[in-house]
Amino acid sequence: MRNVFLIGPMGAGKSTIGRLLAKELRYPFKDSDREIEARTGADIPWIFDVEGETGFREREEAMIAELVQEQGIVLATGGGVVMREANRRALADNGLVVYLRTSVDQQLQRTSKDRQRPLLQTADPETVLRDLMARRDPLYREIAHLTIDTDQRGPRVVVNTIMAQLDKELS
Ligand SMILES: Nc1ncnc2c1ncn2[C@@H]1O[C@H](COP(=O)(O)OP(=O)(O)O)[C@@H](O)[C@H]1O
Ligand SMILES: O=C(O)C1=C[C@@H](OP(=O)(O)O)[C@@H](O)[C@H](O)C1
Ligand SMILES: [Mg+2]
Repeated sequence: MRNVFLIGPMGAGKSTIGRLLAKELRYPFKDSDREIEARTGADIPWIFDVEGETGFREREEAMIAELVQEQGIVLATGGGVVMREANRRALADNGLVVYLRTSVDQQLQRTSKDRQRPLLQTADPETVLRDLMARRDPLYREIAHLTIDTDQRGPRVVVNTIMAQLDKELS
């Protein structure tokens, strides 16, 4: 069974849609951030605080290398997973990669109340998100097998759109 890997920026809905999609497909759902937290015994803000972003990226790369060995899972990745080439290769070679696209305006709305994203705990999250998008969007596109725009679609509709495309891809 083929894996389905969700990529895209913070607030694109990878974690939310991944859970719903997994139910629909009857695949186990994994969220790489939650797996990293379980393995570390600490949450993402703590890891950034104590080990820095580089420490987090090391843990993330090790976790992705492990998770792509699974068969038939839905995996929600973290928004920065594409920054490392090893991760891009691991995802592209071991499953169907779905890029959930969204605008910076939507990202801001969807992430504003959540304190769990260390990169956005700044006075000017909009500038951070625009800068990350400029650097990461080409990398998301590079490995995506499917791209779905999530700005005008609620989570349920995004799932249905992915399911319709998956039927084509997996048949
Ligand atoms: N398509 C969507 N439309 C509206 N809100 C959404 C959509 N997808 C996710 N959300 C909301 O945005 C927030 C961030 O979603 P999340 O799944 O954590 O994103 P990610 O894992 O990509 O960072 C959550 O509150 C979620 O309910
Ligand atoms: O974009 C990023 O670099 C990050 C995104 C987060 O995941 P979500 O995309 O699920 O918010 C999480 O991995 C960490 O805070 C770093
Ligand atoms: Mg997430």
